[in-house]
Amino acid sequence: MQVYEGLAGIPVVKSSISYVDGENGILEYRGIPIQELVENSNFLELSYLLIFGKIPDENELLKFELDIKENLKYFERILDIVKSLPENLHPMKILQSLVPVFAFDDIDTDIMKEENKYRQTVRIMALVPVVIAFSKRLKEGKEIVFPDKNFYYTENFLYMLNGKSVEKIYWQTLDKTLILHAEHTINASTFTAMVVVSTLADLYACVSSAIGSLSGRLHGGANEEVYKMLSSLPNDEKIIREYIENKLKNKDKIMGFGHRIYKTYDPRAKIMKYLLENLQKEKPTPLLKKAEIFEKIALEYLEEKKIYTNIDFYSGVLYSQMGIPSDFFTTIFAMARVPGWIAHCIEYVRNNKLFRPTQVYDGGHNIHYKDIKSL
Ligand SMILES: CC(=O)SCCNC(=O)CCNC(=O)[C@H](O)C(C)(C)COP(=O)(O)OP(=O)(O)OC[C@H]1O[C@@H](n2cnc3c(N)ncnc32)[C@H](O)[C@@H]1OP(=O)(O)O
Ligand SMILES: O=C([O-])CC(=O)C(=O)O
Repeated sequence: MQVYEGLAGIPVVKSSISYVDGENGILEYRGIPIQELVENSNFLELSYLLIFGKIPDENELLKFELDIKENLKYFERILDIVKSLPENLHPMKILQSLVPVFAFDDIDTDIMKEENKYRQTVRIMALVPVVIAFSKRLKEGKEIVFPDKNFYYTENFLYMLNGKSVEKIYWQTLDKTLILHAEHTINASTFTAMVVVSTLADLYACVSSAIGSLSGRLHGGANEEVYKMLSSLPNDEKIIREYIENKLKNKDKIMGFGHRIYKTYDPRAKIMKYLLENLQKEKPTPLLKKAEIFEKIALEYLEEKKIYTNIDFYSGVLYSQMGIPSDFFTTIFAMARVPGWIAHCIEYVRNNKLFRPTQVYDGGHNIHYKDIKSL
């Protein structure tokens, strides 16, 4: 019997949420090209589109935003729990631990009820940014800044994170990066969420599990690794080339390159770089120059194997430009992917079938038990 390693190329679901053409570098959410969405939409509208399958009208969008804001009232409970966690816990672990707690006094979390899906959705969307911001402020020993309902979603997040309101270009750029990260068909973390929902667990359990899956360095965790790698290297072409050659000689993966689906340049990496260059006009950083040198050399070796730059390569450089510490990069990816995870869970559970693949057993049989004392 054949084994499909990593389920590569195996369709497990029919979905109308997003479409990727990996040969031609095309990505669409609900049929709309990613470039158009980044240019014209915003993260909340986009989240609605992913989850409910249509662009909201003004009233629908307003209600969605207000329902999210309403859930900010739980911030004090979040703060107490974040404070009780070990100080040096990685921010992804804090986030993963906190999401199931968002259920608070939700007695009925039955995922088959429409009202529960909605309540869980708006609560998770409201509280994920709060956990990230509070964790960062506590880690830095800085005063906690409470959410302000007068701000738009991403603006409020950067306000809580930085302790002061930020210029429009920063929160708008962040908002666009959230759109870029929001959804990507059946990637590892989305599949994780779908496996969990297929047991009819609630969205808190699904999103928490997905965060664990995203944290790995082959997936969302790559953005932090890219930053560490670039920071550890000098701005010297010869040394960067040696580093890349050594990695390839040792059969190590170069972080921020390669993708299961894209066999061409990730269209999101192009937009991410464009956003970064745009931000550079305000505040230049030598890290971008180094990243460009690194990318050029890495592609000299990788391109012939159809391995290209992925979304995680430039995202960390951009987030560091916004003053976000590298151990928080993947939490921002998680915050962005929440609507994608939820959209897939809601879509899947509609025609639910428990995920339960099989295996090819290659162990022994009739091996008799030996008491430990007889060994
Ligand atoms: C949001 C995201 O999750 S995007 C991905 C983020 N992850 C990273 O950037 C980590 C680095 N990249 C990788 O590890 C891989 O490209 C993955 C895991 C993303 C996808 O990989 P897969 O589709 O499973 O391919 P696999 O790992 O089997 O690699 C196939 C071949 O390409 C090589 N390869 C793939 N990616 C890389 C890389 N980044 N650096 C060097 N070689 C690579 C492998 O060594 C392998 O070579 P071989 O056939 O000679 O043994
Ligand atoms: O699709 C994948 O395999 C990885 C992913 O989540 C992305 O690229 O956004």
